[in-house]
Amino acid sequence: MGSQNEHIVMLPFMAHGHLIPFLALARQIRRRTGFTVTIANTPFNIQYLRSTINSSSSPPEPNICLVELPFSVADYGLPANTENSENLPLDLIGKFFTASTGLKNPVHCLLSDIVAKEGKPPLCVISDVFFGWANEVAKSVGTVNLSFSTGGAYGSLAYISLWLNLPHRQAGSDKFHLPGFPDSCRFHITQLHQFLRNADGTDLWSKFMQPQISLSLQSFGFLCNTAEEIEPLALEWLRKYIKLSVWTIGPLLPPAVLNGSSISFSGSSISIQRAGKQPGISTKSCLEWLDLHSPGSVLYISFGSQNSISPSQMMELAIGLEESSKPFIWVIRPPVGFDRKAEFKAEWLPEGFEELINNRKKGLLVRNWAPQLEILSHKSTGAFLSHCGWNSVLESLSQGVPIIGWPLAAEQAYNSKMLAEEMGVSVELTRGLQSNITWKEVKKVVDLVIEPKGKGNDMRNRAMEIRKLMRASATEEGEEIGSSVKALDDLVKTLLSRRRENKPIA
Ligand SMILES: O=c1ccn([C@@H]2O[C@H](COP(=O)(O)OP(=O)(O)O[C@H]3O[C@H](CO)[C@@H](O)[C@H](O)[C@H]3O)[C@@H](O)[C@H]2O)c(=O)[nH]1
Repeated sequence: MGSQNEHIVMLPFMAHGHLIPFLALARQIRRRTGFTVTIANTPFNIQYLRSTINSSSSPPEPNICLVELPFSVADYGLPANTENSENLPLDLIGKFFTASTGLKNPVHCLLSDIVAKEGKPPLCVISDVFFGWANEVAKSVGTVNLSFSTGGAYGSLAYISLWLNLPHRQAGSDKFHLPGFPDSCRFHITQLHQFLRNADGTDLWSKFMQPQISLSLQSFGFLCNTAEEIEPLALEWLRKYIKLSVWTIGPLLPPAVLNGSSISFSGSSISIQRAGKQPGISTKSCLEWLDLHSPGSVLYISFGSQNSISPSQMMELAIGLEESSKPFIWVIRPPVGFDRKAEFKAEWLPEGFEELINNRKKGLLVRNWAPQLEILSHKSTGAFLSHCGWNSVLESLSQGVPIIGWPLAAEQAYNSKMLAEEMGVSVELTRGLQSNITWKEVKKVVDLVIEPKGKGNDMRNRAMEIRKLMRASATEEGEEIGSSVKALDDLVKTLLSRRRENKPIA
């Protein structure tokens, strides 16, 4: 479509949960338009993207340009090897977000170089919703910025509105109304991460979030990793609240995942690898273990790329899993309060736990990182105990796998609320790090959801319906082009006609 020599520059936030959908969008734009796409980021994250592209490109795909921006964590008082939020202790995350504004000047240099070399500015910049500063930089070289939320519509709206309004500060009770949502919808204080709960407009977090989100909302438009069909109401509320054109270009997942061809193991990885780290287990052994179990019987447990639970919660979860009759795969990390990169210690689990589950082929513990997409698309996987990070949500639903929610941070609690209340594909087990979850509750919910009848079955049927909608929205060929593919085509058309109407930059 359109002119082949256009260039789009993309600026993801430095976290796996953001880099992964940005890369998927870059691939989608390349496939659909043939434009040059550049992803710019700090050296560590660019290396990660490079290794991901190299390990998963089968068959090889057209190039995506990767540009390293100069960025030194030491300049911001951050320890070495902390260019990605994954490696940071909780108390440094706020500082890390603030440090990300240091990318503004290097991005300005990059865009100016492109203008000098190509004789025109890039068609647009697509920047993370946390990079509101990108608006001004894009304008300064004569192009527009689109703000990309890697979350869904409901979660993004809740997150944006909470930071901009801090409604819980004025609420007389633990329940409160959130601007942008219907009057009947109430949020609860326990759905707010401690950073947000403590925010009052003067703290480090508010000082970063409020201006960056406000600036993002002055962009040319807003991109959301969702589809019209799966979040129709939330999209209506989002559009009304942010008063920007919203293009729904999701679900951003590998085509093999959406067309079902990933179900059998082909030898090449469809899951994203983690920078500089070996996965905790080979994909092959994981899938062989799943082959031992009957269809829909296995629970998969993972808290995403950067979250973990507390030591006491980890114990209760382990006992609950052992007591439940269902087999499980658990991606296990040091609990909160311990070095994220520490070797796993047996004492974090009940005595003899690992041997017991190994002997009975009852469970598989995977250290740090698992081939999530392959696990979710295996027929034995029956439910996903998840922190409700949006990528995990989309990956699970794209395979018709219902969710047991345990939201921990960011917008995860709003995703969890929407999945349970609006979509009917999930039940929330607990939320946050403070909850006193008991093994009995774990066992009860796991058994309920994996069960092939009753509520578990209803959730599975709903998840299968969502899977169908997601797949339809992403259909790229044939008569019925999906809504998300149409949205991307429409975005490109809009940008090209804006370019034609404007005088070229002298
Ligand atoms: O063992 C693992 C763990 C994770 N993943 C992948 O890593 C990604 C994790 O993304 P997500 O589920 O969204 O979780 P986070 O990494 O926590 O994502 C951050 O970014 C998301 C998108 O903005 C937000 O929804 C979350 O709240 C925020 O924490 C997914 O693609 C997973 O498939 C693996 O492949 N193997």
